[in-house]
Amino acid sequence: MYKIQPRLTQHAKSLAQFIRKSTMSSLQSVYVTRPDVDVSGLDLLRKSCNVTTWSQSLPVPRDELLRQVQGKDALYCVLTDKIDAAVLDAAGEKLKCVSTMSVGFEHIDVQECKKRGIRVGYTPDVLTDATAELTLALLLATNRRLFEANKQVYNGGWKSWAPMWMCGQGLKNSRVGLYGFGRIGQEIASRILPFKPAQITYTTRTARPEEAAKVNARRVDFDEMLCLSDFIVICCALTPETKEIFNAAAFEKMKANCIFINTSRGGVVDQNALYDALHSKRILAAGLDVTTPEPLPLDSPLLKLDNIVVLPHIGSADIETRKEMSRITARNILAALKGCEMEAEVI
Ligand SMILES: O=C(O)[C@H](O)CO
Repeated sequence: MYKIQPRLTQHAKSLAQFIRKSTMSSLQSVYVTRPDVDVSGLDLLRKSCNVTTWSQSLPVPRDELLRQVQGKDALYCVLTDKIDAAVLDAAGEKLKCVSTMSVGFEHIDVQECKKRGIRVGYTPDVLTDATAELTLALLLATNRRLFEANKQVYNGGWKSWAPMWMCGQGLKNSRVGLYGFGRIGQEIASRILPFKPAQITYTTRTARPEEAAKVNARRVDFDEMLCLSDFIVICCALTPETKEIFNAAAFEKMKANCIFINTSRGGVVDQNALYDALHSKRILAAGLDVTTPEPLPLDSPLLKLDNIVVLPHIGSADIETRKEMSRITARNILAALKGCEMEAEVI
């Protein structure tokens, strides 16, 4: 018995070693395209996967992505990464999941993923409040000319209080048109309501009467929204149908006092047409959190205008929101690798 014991111990040791080795070799591998996604998400992945990340806080160069994705089981990406057939080819047959830390997924060729049985995760809902809040902040900064006024404090333009100086256009008694009435659109509407607009309208493919009743909103067609709104707020997804839907013809129909706010995607707007509409004072002002391209080049004519506020795509940039987006992206990957239901899957 005493002689056997050491042999058993030896056996147990090698068995443990074997298990450890085989577990390690079967660890699935994930490539993360940014090193600075919140660590709570990365830690979730590191518990059961081999995780490698791009090293810089800038988009991973295309050739590096194509190299790093090879042989990976999952890809954790963000909206600046174009995930197309070439990336999927480079990844090879092991790739089971692409998970984006964003609600928008137009940077991913979903059809191509589906064709190959690769599941696609995203992060809806979690960023709805943050994005609605930022939309209101941008709207108020634009209609009350906050940045223009703030500059005057520093450049000596503030000579005295003056009766009509730096006046903007209030939301009260105005007509607000929302283009898109999904989760974010509805939250924007509920935040606009306390400012006492005369009417909130929305333009969508789906009627959504119950959601509309909650914020006293009325569904109108695209033309009515364009022709009658004092504020137009874009909160739709970028799809082939919405691409550059706000073009010269659309701006031509808007009221001269119209304020145009976009926190969805730059691609829904023909930016040259927007420039012309602002420059010629065809419309009053615009507030953009999204542009084409991003970042907007410093020599963009838009940046020379006084009647525009441009933000650097910070709709969901609220600390807790971004942390939870990181965790959801990770949990989507873990679920897909286990073959379980994902928290949010593009289907
Ligand atoms: O699509 C998204 O998630 C936003 O644009 C950035 O968070």
